[in-house]
Parts: sequence; structure tokens; C-alpha cells
Amino acid sequence: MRQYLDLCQRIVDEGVWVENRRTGKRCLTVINADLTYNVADNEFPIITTRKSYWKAAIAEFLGYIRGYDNAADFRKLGAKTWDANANENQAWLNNPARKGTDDMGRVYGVQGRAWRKPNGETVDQLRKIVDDLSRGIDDRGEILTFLNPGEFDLGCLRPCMYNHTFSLLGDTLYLTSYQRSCDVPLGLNFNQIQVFTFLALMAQITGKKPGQAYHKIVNAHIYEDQLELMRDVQLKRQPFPSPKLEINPDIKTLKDLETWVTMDDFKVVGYECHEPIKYPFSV
Ligand SMILES: Nc1nc(=O)c2c([nH]1)NC[C@@H]1CN(c3ccc(C(=O)N[C@@H](CCC(=O)O)C(=O)O)cc3)CN21
Ligand SMILES: O=c1ccn([C@H]2C[C@H](O)[C@@H](COP(=O)(O)O)O2)c(=O)[nH]1
Repeated sequence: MRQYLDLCQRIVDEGVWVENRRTGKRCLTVINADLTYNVADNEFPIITTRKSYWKAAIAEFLGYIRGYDNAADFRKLGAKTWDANANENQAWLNNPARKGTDDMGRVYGVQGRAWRKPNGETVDQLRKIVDDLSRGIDDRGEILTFLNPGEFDLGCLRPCMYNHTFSLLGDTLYLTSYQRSCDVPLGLNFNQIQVFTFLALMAQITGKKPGQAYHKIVNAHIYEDQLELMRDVQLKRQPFPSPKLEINPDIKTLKDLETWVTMDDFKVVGYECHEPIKYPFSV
């Protein structure tokens, strides 16, 4: 939690105003942030200086694992987070590739589970990683990448957290995740939880011990209409100790994640937090 607040404070103190054409809003911006999550000791990196809707964050990531391309499927799991990008962004609404209401196009999990090859076949990146790690193999290229520049125009948004690389040292599993663009008040609240939970889940289904998760962010920003709430409300609060994440131990395979897992299979124990803060969202 401290590292999150330090990043927010750094943006407030040292950030530079940058115009953003896509949203039409200015962002107070810093370049480069490195966050580390201790998954080995289950220090769940949830925000405590406001209420965090952590189930929606995990639901969103489970949707990526399943390769969903439709905001309605995300809603069924418990995340409304893709409604606006799928249905309210004019550039995407005008795009002939959009297949109708709720379609997100070839984003995130679609690339992760069905990257298109020139011969028409697809590559399931996640399956390969799970198979390798389960057999104790780290070929130094256990990479799940959602960033496919050749298909940017076929999706509603370029992936923000676009690369997850797994590493094995003995029987301990590590994760390094890269993010090109980060909405710190809204997105990072979710992304921290997602990086942590992804490592915990992958360790569980491959029979490894979870180690540390390393989260590397390039452009970290606060939108102009979020600044006051961050500076004058959230940053004035004192954080509570971090709670624990409990994952149903019956989740043992990638197939389990793809088929029956719901948000009831996740619990956060000992979560103490301040009042909710509703930050504006930019489409
Ligand atoms: N501008 C922007 N910021 C983002 O963080 C973001 C995007 N766009 N587009 C794609 C995804 C969608 N994500 C989102 C979208 C909405 C919330 C959000 O509104 N969160 C609220 C309430 C969540 C709820 O009620 O379930 C929050 O207070 O955290 C968070 C992340 C993260 N991403
Ligand atoms: O997981 C996510 C997804 C999105 N974001 C934020 C970062 C930016 O504020 C917008 C994306 O806008 P771009 O113009 O494509 O950079 O969404 C996030 O923080 N986390």
C-alpha cells in the first residue's frame, strides 16, 4: 500500500501536465514506476485508503485468461469495466471491425489465447506457459503478450498491461508484468490486484511456490478531473495493514479457470478500508 501512495504523491509533487488526444483530457504524468508484490507471504496489495472493488479486478483478469472479447461476458463474471470502452468510444463505434454491442475486438485475452499466425492457425500462449511450468521448464521465454501492433485497429483499446513473463528459480515462480499506460487512481487499483492474483493462481495450478511479482509501469498518470480527490482526500488518509487473499484450493488446472471458477472462489480476509471515493473515468 505504501508504494502505491508514494507513487500517487510523486505524481502530485513531480508530475508534468501532458495533453491526451484520445480522451481530450490532460494528465499529470511521471515516467517509470517499479512496484513489487510479496506473493510468497500473501501480502495482498489492495488499496485501503478507499474501498476497492477487488472482485471486479479479479473478474476482469479471469476474463482475459478465458480469452473473452465481449463486455457482456465480463459483466457475467462481475466486471462492468469494459462497458464504456466497448460501447461509448466514438472511434471504436465507427470502426467497421466492431461486431456490434459489447464487442471489444481482438484485445487482451484474444491475443493471449488465440494469436493469429499467417497460415490461419492460432497460438495459445497461456497453454504453452502452463504446460512448461507444470513440467518444471522455464525456457527464458515464458511470455504472455497481449500487444499485437498488427491488430491494433481490430480492437477497442490497445492493451495497457501488455506483457506477463514467468520465471522459475527451483520450484519458486516469479512474475514480471509490464504496463505502458496507467490510470493510477482507477486502473492501478485493479492492476496491482491482477498481477498479484495472476502469480498466485499460476503457482497454484502449476504446483509451484509463489515468489515475488514485479510490476513495471512506463507512463503513470492522474487525469485532471481526478487530481483534487487524490491530492485532497485519498492522500490525506492513513493506510491500514494489508489483508490476505484466499483462493479455493480446488482450483488445480487451467481448465478449472476456464470452466467453473467464479468470484465465490476468492476471499479477502482482514480487509479494513476507508470510505469509497468515486473517481471520474475517461473513455
Ligand atoms: N481511463 C481508463 N482507465 C482505466 O483504468 C481503464 C480504461 N480506461 N479502460 C480499460 C480498462 C477498464 N478498467 C477499469 C474501468 C473502470 C474502473 C472503475 O470504474 N472502477 C471503480 C468502480 C468499480 C466497480 O464498481 O466495480 C472504482 O472505484 O475502482 C476501473 C478499471 C481499467 N481500464
Ligand atoms: O488495465 C488497465 C487498462 C487501462 N488503463 C488506463 C490507462 C489509460 O488511462 C487508459 C488507456 O488509454 P491509452 O490512451 O490507450 O493509453 O486506460 C489502466 O490503467 N489499466
